[in-house]
Amino acid sequence: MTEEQTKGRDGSIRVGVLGARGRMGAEVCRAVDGAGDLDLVVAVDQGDDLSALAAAEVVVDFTTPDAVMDNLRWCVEHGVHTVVGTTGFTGQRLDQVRGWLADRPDVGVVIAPNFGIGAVLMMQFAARAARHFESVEIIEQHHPRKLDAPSGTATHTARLVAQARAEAGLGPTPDATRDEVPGARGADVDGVRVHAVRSTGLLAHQEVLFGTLGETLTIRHDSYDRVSFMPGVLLAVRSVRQRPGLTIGLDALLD
Ligand SMILES: NC(=O)C1=CN([C@@H]2O[C@H](COP(=O)(O)OP(=O)(O)OC[C@H]3O[C@@H](n4cnc5c(N)ncnc54)[C@H](O)[C@@H]3O)[C@@H](O)[C@H]2O)C=CC1
Ligand SMILES: O=C(O)C1=N[C@H](C(=O)O)C[C@H](O)C1
Repeated sequence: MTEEQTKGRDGSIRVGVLGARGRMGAEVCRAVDGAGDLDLVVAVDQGDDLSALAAAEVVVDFTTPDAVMDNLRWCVEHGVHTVVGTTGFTGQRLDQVRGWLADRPDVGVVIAPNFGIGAVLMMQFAARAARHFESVEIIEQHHPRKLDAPSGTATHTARLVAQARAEAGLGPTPDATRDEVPGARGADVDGVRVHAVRSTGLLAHQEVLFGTLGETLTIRHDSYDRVSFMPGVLLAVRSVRQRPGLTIGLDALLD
């Protein structure tokens, strides 16, 4: 494909959105529409034919953990760069994506559990703090229509914190409690307790609570509106064509 063919009619990047009728997908459609250098050429939701996505150079997926793998596989196999915000990416799923990309080394995929710039920094700060505290717990809070728990952000944070603790030689967090009711101590993600709160009035919030002798440190991030994710999504859309292979998280794009 020539440079001219990879651009939209007015020289902009041709963008497709998967999950376009959803809360995030609709917000992404508005953001792409409002960006002078991007051209929204196709909007697809459940039941629509994926082949329409061939019109796009970059597809953005905000669907569901059940749907995302089939969508992503289609995009990679058809040479479409993809930006994924949908959650549910286990290590096994990421390995599958790497396998598809091995057959299409020209394609870029960015998968980020959270596109909020503040949330990315919150995760970085948590990873940095982790080695200094013997205790750590994560409390994520979301709107009640969220399908998955714990959130992708909380799971990713727990993995980063667990990795930093392991590198620092820290053992398990101290905890003598016996669960009187199953689940009372939250979920265990790589040895880090994660608590998921769902309530009307919330959107997307997370606290990482660290503790050591005589002090605690709380790192908190709040998304009050889905527009908070849009600068990160647009950054990924503009960057993904120059990043063949798999990029996890926004960190590398912000550096
Ligand atoms: N990475 C990030 O910064 C963020 C990630 N998310 C994640 O994005 C995902 C979507 O969240 P919401 O927009 O709140 O959900 P939603 O339920 O409002 O939207 C999902 C949309 O996907 C559609 N869909 C389902 N299966 C499909 C398929 N096979 N093909 C095409 N479309 C399909 C649904 O009909 C719906 O319109 C969730 O996994 C959520 O956790 C949400 C906010 C920010
Ligand atoms: O479903 C949501 O709303 C969100 N999902 C992502 C997650 O699971 O971490 C990102 C953000 O928390 C909003």
